[in-house]
Amino acid sequence: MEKTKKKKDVLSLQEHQRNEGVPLDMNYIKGLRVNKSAVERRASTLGKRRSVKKDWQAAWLLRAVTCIDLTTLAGDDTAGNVQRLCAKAMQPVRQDLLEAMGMDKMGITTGAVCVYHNLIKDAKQALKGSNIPIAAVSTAFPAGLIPLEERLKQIRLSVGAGAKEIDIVIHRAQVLTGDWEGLYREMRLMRQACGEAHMKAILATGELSTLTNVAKASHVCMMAGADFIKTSTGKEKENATLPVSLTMIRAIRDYHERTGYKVGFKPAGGIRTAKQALNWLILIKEELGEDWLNNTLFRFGASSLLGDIERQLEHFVTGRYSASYRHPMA
Ligand SMILES: O=C[C@H](O)COP(=O)(O)O
Repeated sequence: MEKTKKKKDVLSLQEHQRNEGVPLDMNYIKGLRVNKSAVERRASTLGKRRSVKKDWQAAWLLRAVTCIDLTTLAGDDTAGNVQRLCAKAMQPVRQDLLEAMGMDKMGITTGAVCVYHNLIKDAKQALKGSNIPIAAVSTAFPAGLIPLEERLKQIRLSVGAGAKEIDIVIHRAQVLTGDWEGLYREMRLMRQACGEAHMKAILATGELSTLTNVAKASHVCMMAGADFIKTSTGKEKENATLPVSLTMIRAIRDYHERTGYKVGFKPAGGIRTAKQALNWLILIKEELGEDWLNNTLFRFGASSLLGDIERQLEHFVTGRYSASYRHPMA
């Protein structure tokens, strides 16, 4: 590997101005349409037209590692499995593999850990001494069906407990009934409740019915000041897909052209293999460009992706694959 250049690529974080939001532009929202078959056609070319080979692949996979929100969102989460998850976030790739790639001094960690509110304190304890932010799912994740005041209170509690990023869920009904003013109003209040913490708006795209709805919801959330837009909770029947991601990425691009603000993107749910991760990185590079290829503007929400990436890196270094149980997450 050409060490110097690759090292810079993996860890170059871009500073950018936080999205402050803009007034809701209903004419713009009403005029949005997505051509489903064109989007599906474009998405289907990914992974076929272009592939990333050998040491470039290893560099891209290391970059993917730095963009993972290492997640555990299970009903049986305990302090113990969150502690193990945090240990993995701090040392996501085996030391001997990093040494073999000349990357052992780069301080590679995941982008964040993502947990339920109740486990923030355990994550905070376990991550002491690292700069890894804690992302908390607040607002009655995953359905969000509690009164607004309660959701705002949850956000404030999570921020107070030490979460630097808050993954909120939108009310799908507001999208399905075209209540864009209602969605905008709630999102602005949630953004205020986040304060300095970054807000990631989960659209739960598998429940939004059409790509046009996905585009409209993306724009409304960005107009209201979302720092990131995120595809899914991981609990819907349909999670992150490439057509949905392409729709959201193009919304991010259009919003940037209209306002100058760069909003981040987080595909989440069902992303389990290194090959899938590469497809998403290619999509980002081709549609948004290098500025988005770092963890200030791109994250994978994933519970088991890291295990497969580490396995592929082991293959890159040793020429052998090990069993997936040798790369546990937590
Ligand atoms: O936000 C993250 C998702 O809940 C993770 O989903 P996953 O378990 O399918 O990777």
